Amino acid sequence: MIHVENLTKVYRQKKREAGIVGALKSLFVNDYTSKLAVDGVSFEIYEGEIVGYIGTNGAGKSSTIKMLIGILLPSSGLIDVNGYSPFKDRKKLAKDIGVVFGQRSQLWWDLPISETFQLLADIYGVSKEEYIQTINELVEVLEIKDILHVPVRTLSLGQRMRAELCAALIHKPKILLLDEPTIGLDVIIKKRIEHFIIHINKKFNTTILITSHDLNYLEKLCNRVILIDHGKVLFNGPIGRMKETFEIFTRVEIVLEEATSDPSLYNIEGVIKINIDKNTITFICSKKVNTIELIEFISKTNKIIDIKIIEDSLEDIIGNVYENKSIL
Ligand SMILES: Nc1ncnc2c1ncn2[C@@H]1O[C@H](COP(=O)(O)OP(=O)(O)OP(=O)(O)O)[C@@H](O)[C@H]1O
Repeated sequence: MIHVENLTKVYRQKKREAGIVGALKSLFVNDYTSKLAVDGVSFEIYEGEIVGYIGTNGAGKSSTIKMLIGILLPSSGLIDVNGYSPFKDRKKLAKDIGVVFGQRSQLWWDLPISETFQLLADIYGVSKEEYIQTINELVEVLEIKDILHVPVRTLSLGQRMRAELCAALIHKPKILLLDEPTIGLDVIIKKRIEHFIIHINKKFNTTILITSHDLNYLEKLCNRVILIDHGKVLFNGPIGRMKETFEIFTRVEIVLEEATSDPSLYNIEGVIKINIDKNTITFICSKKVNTIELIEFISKTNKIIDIKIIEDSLEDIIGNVYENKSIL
């Protein structure tokens, strides 16, 4: 459904010195800087898959999405989206693709969302019967009935994001591209959006590519993740395998009723680092450590009053990759 081969994007920007003199100078001097944002990326996405495109800030996710929908011209490489070359066939491809950018809106700010939906249906040439059927279902699953007649500018972020999803799906696209769709949303709305994405995928077999740096969120949603950093693919496969492949550490923070200086705490296999600060012990554990057994071991000789278990974030994982130089 989506085939990407050796895709690169180099941004060129005119060098500009600070101040008005700098701005004037730049009008006459053709001096450019180049930024390699996407660096030889190749991947395949099959029909009906939900794939996570993950990476930290500036990794090259949005640049890839923009090239997939044809609003950004690749510097080199090949893209095929449902048989189309996105930049060349942008208008034809628009019928097959729905897009949501978490940071940008495609809704008309001063119009009630129902009017935006109607306008989009007209643009895409959706028949009246089809529109009524699709909108009724989307409105119900997204729970946006109460806000249909409210202008977009008065909606909360969670309400707006659900409206954005509805707008992206009015023409029943085969492919849905979601660029950071849950940024800034609370846990409840994120959960609702998660259920919605799964529902759409199951019911219509929609192929979904979702960019994010929230690994935990994608874990339940995606069959597969593609991890990019500095524009290059570091991993392509199931999240479970990614966690086995990369060094992922867990931080276990245990608060005891009383301070301890028990020497046996320093000899637990798989504990990479330990820090004891009065009655708080922090363990940095490798995959070898069973955290339940670790907690049981501590509780044999101490009274535990609080426990926190935190797994490495995507930023930490990528940091570990570079530290261990185990780039695949
Ligand atoms: N129009 C542009 N001109 C010059 N550089 C750009 C432009 N757009 C993006 N970049 C640079 O290209 C790199 C990749 O940016 P991109 O937006 O694709 O990353 P991202 O993974 O989507 O990041 P984020 O999660 O922060 O949105 C970054 O270093 C960014 O500064």
